Amino acid sequence: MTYSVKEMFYTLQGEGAQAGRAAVFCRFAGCNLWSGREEDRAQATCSFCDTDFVGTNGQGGGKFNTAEALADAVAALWPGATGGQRYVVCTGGEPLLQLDDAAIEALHARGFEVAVETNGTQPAPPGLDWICVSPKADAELVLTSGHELKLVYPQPLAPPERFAHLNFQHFFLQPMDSVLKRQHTQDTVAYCMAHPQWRLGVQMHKVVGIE
Ligand SMILES: C[S@@+](CC[C@H](N)C(=O)[O-])C[C@H]1O[C@@H](n2cnc3c(N)ncnc32)[C@H](O)[C@@H]1O
Ligand SMILES: Nc1nc2[nH]cc(C(=O)O)c2c(=O)[nH]1
Ligand code: SF4
Ligand SMILES: [Mg+2]
Repeated sequence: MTYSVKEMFYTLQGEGAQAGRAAVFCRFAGCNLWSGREEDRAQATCSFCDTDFVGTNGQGGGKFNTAEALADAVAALWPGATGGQRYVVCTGGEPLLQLDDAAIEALHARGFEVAVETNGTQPAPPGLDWICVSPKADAELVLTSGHELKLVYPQPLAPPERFAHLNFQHFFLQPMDSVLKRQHTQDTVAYCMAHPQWRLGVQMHKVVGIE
């Protein structure tokens, strides 16, 4: 299996229940809900994406012909002799279009806990250590359990009530980043105060200015 990766970098997880934790990010190229081209955005199933996931030309990106080569590239980004649990966040694009048993096994063999950020339209392979599902209004949700559900808010056709009963340990609402971010943030705060099952999730990396 050849893995297509847009970029790979070492940073802090900026979102959700693991926010603040050191992590290698592995951003797989491609998504099933948007081509990634601006001219297709308005017609896309997911139209608010804040990420460039097209191609393999980002820092640390490329085509990796084996799971071992992919995992070696991830491991090379972890700092040496530091203590702490190695952690890799597989994102994209949609990582579950590519992340398979062999890649998870190779990452585990190098001492990594393996997390995924997914839109929930694909089943998850077994063995993942952390599953974050972020449902999209116009896409069928097939992954209905995991560690955290992180809903971008507001999506008028995907109100939080649609997901509140699902089998997750954490429920986050993440304000939609757009020209209306300030309003979306205020609305998210109000929703969380009225519905304490949900927590506000601020995209910390954008606040502190890291990748
Ligand atoms: C770029 S996506 C990649 C992973 C996967 N395709 C997904 O949608 O979960 C990573 C995270 O960013 C969130 N996200 C994307 N665009 C956003 C935006 N404009 N504002 C806030 N969060 C956004 C997604 O919902 C997801 O939780
Ligand atoms: N620091 C940082 N944290 C993140 N959490 C989820 C991200 C993503 O794009 O999937 C992301 C990202 O791009 N950067
Ligand atoms: S599903 Fe994820 S990667 Fe795909 S367009 Fe939406 S936010 Fe971006
Ligand atoms: Mg991001």
